[in-house]
Amino acid sequence: MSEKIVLAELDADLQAAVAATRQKVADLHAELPRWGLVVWTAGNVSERVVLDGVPTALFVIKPSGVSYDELGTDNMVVCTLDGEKIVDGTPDSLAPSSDTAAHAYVYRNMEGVGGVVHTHSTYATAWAARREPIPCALTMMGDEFGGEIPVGPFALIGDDSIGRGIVETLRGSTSPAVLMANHGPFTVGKDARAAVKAAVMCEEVARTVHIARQGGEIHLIPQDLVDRLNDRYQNVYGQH
Ligand SMILES: O=C(CO)[C@@H](O)[C@@H](O)COP(=O)(O)O
Repeated sequence: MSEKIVLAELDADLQAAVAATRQKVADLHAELPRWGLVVWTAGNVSERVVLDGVPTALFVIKPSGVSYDELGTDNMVVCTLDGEKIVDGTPDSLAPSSDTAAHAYVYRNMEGVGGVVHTHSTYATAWAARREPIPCALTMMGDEFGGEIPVGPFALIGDDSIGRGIVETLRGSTSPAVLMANHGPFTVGKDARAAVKAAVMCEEVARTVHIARQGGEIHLIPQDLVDRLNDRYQNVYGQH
């Protein structure tokens, strides 16, 4: 068993980067209930610690089963890319999220991913229960997802199964969101804020396409036009 990393023994600049990431991740957890994406303690957000623009071998994630109104910088858990909690100043008894292994697997296997989010948002999770991809019928889907939102395999929690399913599905897609079968959406981004945005947009389009289809046939946007929408939104939209 290798020696555990001790946060207080790391270089001061890395400790400062961890503290800043803890603040960001704690703050972003409030966005999940704010946008109606979770109930009770479901869901989780993580972000990889970055120092001087370089991703480190640490990430921050919420503690398992702790009420959203009790989450703060002091109880954000620091883990290695193997999903092992370091000596991070929280009680040894404070366990990281039950999805830590999945987040860690994504960070180890998806270069450029700096944030991971998991929710059980209602409409996206209903599509996951049907194991049906959300078809690209909205310009907002072209913008954010570049096409349909895919479905990943059914996987039990507790090992690398969920993480492997996320990575294998997203590797073949432009989407930052995957609907894990019978479970719910996982989203990725360059940082945790981008992953939270993808989770918000995933639930929004899941709801809209569901309602549209209740009214009749939906019409898909041709992929060449989806590609143009995605390029504009990712590279032109907003302030620069
Ligand atoms: O979906 C699962 C596990 O996969 C839930 O337990 C999850 O949303 C919340 O778990 P944590 O509180 O992060 O341990």
